[in-house]
Amino acid sequence: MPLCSAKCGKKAILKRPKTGDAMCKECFFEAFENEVHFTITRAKLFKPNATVAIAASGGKDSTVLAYVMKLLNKKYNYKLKLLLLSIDEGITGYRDDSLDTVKQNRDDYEMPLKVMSYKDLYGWTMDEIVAEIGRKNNCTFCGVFRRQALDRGANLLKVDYLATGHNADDIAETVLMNILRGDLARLNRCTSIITDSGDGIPRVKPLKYAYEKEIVMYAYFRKLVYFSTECVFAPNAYRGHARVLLKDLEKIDPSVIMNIIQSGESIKVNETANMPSLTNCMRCGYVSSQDICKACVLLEGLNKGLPRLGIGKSSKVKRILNENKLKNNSCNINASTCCRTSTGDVEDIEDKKCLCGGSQTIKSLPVDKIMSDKLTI
Ligand SMILES: Nc1ncnc2c1ncn2[C@@H]1O[C@H](COP(=O)(O)OP(=O)(O)OP(=O)(O)O)[C@@H](O)[C@H]1O
Repeated sequence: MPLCSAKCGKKAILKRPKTGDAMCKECFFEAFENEVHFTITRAKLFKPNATVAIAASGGKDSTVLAYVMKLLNKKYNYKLKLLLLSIDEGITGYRDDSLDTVKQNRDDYEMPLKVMSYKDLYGWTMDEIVAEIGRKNNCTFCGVFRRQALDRGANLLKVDYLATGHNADDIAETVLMNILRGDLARLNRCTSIITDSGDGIPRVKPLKYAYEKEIVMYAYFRKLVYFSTECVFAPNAYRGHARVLLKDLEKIDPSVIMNIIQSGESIKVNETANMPSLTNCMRCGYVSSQDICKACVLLEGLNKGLPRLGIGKSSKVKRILNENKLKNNSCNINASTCCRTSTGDVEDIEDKKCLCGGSQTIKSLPVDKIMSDKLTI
């Protein structure tokens, strides 16, 4: 190995995947951390004294995010209060094990941890959902519920920001996917480093420009404890294609990842394109591009034995809901179970109309129920 390209005089022990530079371990750490710091300061990601929930899955990205955020917060005196927020999707042999890793992170990094589960929020674990719907489309349920569960957690914790471990590869893959699908609305916002979740708590991505290979390398050389097993259920097939394509292109030239992100950032979507406007779901109050958000529609389908409701086009959903409304003008599921946990967790029990259009009312999960699972440190 040659000498470290940072000219520290030490021998290089690695080649940076992003730049190809030969480096020693310490100079690599410094370069990686400085780049994340630069990303944070250039985008003015956080206001001083803010509280930040780090969405922690126990995987490499969120583990590195928690570690680096703690380090930079101290080094540059960001004055942030950092805590961890984990969603337990209820996947045996996967999330239960990765949550043990998050608990280890909680102890190692001395950050409070809040865990919220699909079972408490929606009445279903992913194991139960897969038993109901099979392995096809289960990622749709998981992704939609997780996005909302993180928003609910951030609200509950009254944080100022929610930081996720999305890295440069994730963002480049998403750009590719949105181009391949012709999804202009998503293409327009998928490269944003700050996104508005509609509830006033911005979602931020401090690792937006960090390459996945560098994150793995950083975790390895820093000896960070993280969980590396793939989800036991079927992977998201479409994203898988984009991922394979990106990895192949990266082998030819690593700069393609940054190039794709920069292209995504520069694309200006034609104003005449059909862009959905964001509103609040009539049912749960969370942000949605439809009157009823995807999480509520999917949950309705599960609770009413129509698990394919919400998979596919929204016009199809409307048609099925209308047919269902005509067939039974009242909901055939009893009030305590019908749509039982799909409403906001910030309100106490409140009567709302069921999506079936019938006279049945639904009850939201009392905030005390969720709050009873206190922050642990
Ligand atoms: N169960 C969860 N609880 C909390 N946050 C999560 C959870 N799953 C995903 N996230 C957040 O969303 C980000 C992107 O999730 P994704 O499923 O793409 O995982 P990933 O790329 O494998 O990341 P990681 O290595 O952190 O698991 C994660 O880095 C994390 O911040």
